[in-house]
This record gives sequence, C-alpha cells and structure tokens, in this order.
Amino acid sequence: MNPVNEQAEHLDQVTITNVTITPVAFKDPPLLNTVGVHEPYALRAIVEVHTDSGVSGVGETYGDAGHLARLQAAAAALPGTDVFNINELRSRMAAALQHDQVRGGHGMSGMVTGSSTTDRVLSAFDVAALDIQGKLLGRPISDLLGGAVRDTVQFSGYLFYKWSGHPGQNDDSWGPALDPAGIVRQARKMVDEYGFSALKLKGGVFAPEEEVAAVKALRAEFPAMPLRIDPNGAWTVDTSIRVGKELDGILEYLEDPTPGIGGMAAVRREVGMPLATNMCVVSFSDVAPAIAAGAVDVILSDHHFWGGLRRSQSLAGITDTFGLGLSMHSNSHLGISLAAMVHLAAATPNLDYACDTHWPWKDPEEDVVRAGTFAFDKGSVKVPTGPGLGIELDRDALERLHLQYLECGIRSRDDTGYMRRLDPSYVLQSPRW
Ligand SMILES: O=C([O-])C(=O)C[C@H](O)[C@@H](O)C(=O)[O-]
Ligand SMILES: [Mg+2]
Repeated sequence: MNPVNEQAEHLDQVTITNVTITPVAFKDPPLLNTVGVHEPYALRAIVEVHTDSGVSGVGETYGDAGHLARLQAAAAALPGTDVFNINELRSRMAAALQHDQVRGGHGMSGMVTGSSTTDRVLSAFDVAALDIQGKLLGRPISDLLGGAVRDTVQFSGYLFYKWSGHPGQNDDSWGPALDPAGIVRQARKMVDEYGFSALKLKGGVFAPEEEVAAVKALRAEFPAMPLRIDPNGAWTVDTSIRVGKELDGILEYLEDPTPGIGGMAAVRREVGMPLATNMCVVSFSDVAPAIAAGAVDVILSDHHFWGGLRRSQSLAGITDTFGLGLSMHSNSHLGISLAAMVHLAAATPNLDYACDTHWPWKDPEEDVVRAGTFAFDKGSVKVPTGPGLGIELDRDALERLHLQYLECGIRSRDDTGYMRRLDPSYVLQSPRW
C-alpha cells in the first residue's frame, strides 16, 4: 500500500475513547462592570478529548459548576464517535442535554442570557476535535476552517474601571482606574505594553456623564484611535440616545447601550454610529428578529457560546450576507481560548474589527499552555502554524491551576455577590441609568 493510502486508511475512523475535564482557577483583578466586580479568581474548564489513535485535543470553556455538570453529561455521550464527525458530536450532546436547557450558570456574569445550551457545551469539544483533526493531518486549525486570510490577528485593548487591588490584598500592577484620568493612565500602559490600535471601555459602572468624559479623555490622549464603550445594557433607551448623540463621531461603535432587541432598535433609529451587540444576539434564533427590527449593525461573535469554530463561521456567513459588521467578544480566558480565537479570526475574511480579549488582565505567570507561546506585537498575535491549535498543554501548570481551583472556594462566577459582600448597599439594576 502506498503511504497516502496507508494514511487515509488510518484516518478512516478515529474514535473518541474518553474525555477529561479539569476545572482551573486563575487570578483576576477587581474589574468593575454593571453587575458588580470580578472576584479574585476566574474559573475555566480545560476539556481534553482522547482518541484511539493516541492523539488528544484540547478546548477551553467556562468553569462554573452548572456548566461543568453539563460538560460531564455531554462527555459521557461521546465515546465511540468519530472525531471527524462534529455534527454527530453535536447531536449526541443535544440528546444528552435535552432536559437541561437551563440558562445561566455558565460564567458570563448574567450578561449574556439567551445563548443556546447545546452550543455553549459543544464549543470546547468542537475546538478539541479540530485540534485532533489538525494534529492527525499535520495542518493548523485555520487550514481546516478554510485557510488563514491573515498571518496576524488584531486585538483591542480592553479597559476597565477598577480598584487598586482586591480588598485585603496588595495593589496589583495596574493600580486604580476610577475616573477619566485613571482610565487614560490604564490605556496608556496597555497601549505601550501591547501596542493595541483600538480601545474598548467597559462602561455601565459610573453615571453616563462620567463615562462620556472618560471616552472624551481617551480621544484627547489618542486622537486617531478607534474607540468603543460597552455598558452592558446599563442605560435606558433615552439615556442611550443622549449618550449616542454626544459621542457621535468619536466611537467606532456603541456596544449594548440598552437591553433587548426592541430597545437597541429604538436607539439605532436615533443615533449615528454603528450599534454592536454580544447581548441581544447571542444565538442563531436571535439573528432573524434582530435583523427584522433593525437592532444592530455589528455582531460580536464568541465561539464559546456560538457552538465552536465551525458554527461561528456560519454566523460570519450570516453577517456577510446581511451586510452586518462582525467583531469578537471575550470573557476572562487562558491560552487555549486565545489560540482558538486566533485561528477563527484568521480564517474569517469578513472580520471587520479588532477582537476583544481580556488577556492583559491575566497574570503572565498563569496559563495552561507553555509559557511564551503568545506574544502581542502592535496589538496583534501571530496565527499559530503548528498542527491543530499549535499549542502545547503544560501539565504542571494545569495541575497548579486545578489546585488553585480546589483551594479558592469559588464554584460559580458571581460578580454581584462579591460586590454585595463588600458593599451590602449595592443594588443590581438593569437598566441602571
Ligand atoms: O463585551 C462584553 O459584554 C463582555 O466582555 C462581558 C464580560 O463579562 C465583561 O463585562 C467582564 O469581564 O466583566
Ligand atoms: Mg459586550
């Protein structure tokens, strides 16, 4: 048999034998948002899919208790499946989860509410399966997704209001950012260290006037920088229109000023700049109503809740067809997610904006991939060219971050509960202003 046939025969069926799911915790600074403040540790789950070929693949997803239970239920349904048949993986896990379509409990802080449970669970398995396929074929995932159209992927600097450190702990290296001057200081440090050429401010923390002043201060400091603000639906329609008019000509887009498709459509009729969302369009079932209502100009994809890399490409096809812009959302994440985001972004021709990432907020010493795998240069990351995700799991680091998970006591992300423990008068409100 010639080598090509021999390899083809070998790949005829590559069967999943078992799955390992490891929850991990990594340090997170006190980043403020409209539902509270980040706790001292962020949770993730590392999913390893093993096959009878001896080749394994990895994926990364939310680490909350409810999500972990669903990952386990899905994992139990997968042995015996061909790792090249992601459609079969999806239908098996949809069956396993059919009585558990609960919303929430996944680590998105109550801000992204209506995403599909099956797609949220599928994501890490999809990434792990593509990692295996790539390793078997000797090709990077970007090739499996149709080929990279860019060698590097641009990210935006993600600015947060924050305290100087977690109460009772030492100050972190970023210091406080509680007013326009603090935000500009943070932006300067982030741009100097990472070279970002777009900036996003997480808003919804202070009164809109203060956040408008922060955006204007950023504009004064960085005259040519594309700027965005995202209050996560903290504003009423009227407030959103007022702020939208005031920041017209300053923002490249305004992200989720107000909750819901109806509210976003009402704002969009009155403001000049594009409206973006990762809150009112979070699953395929939201797309048609949002387009019919004229609610948004830009959708932020996120493979963690859109069902992995292939289904995120389906979303990209939809935004392309309907003339919508496409950007990318993030939550606090580690290097496996970064690699997956980069492969997806590289193979998505119509990605119109620099992608979000929480990467600068992570302690550089903490990751489950080998240190030094990623470097930011001019705000961008090189697309890995090795087989699969092109990364290597650091087993010692995985063990350390798993121990940290066991010891930290946090089992579900709860920005509001943490804030309330620190400030019992704190009230959750949506919209707040
Ligand atoms: O764009 C967004 O909505 C986010 O990045 C959501 C995140 O949960 C962010 O607000 C955070 O980390 O606090
Ligand atoms: Mg957002």
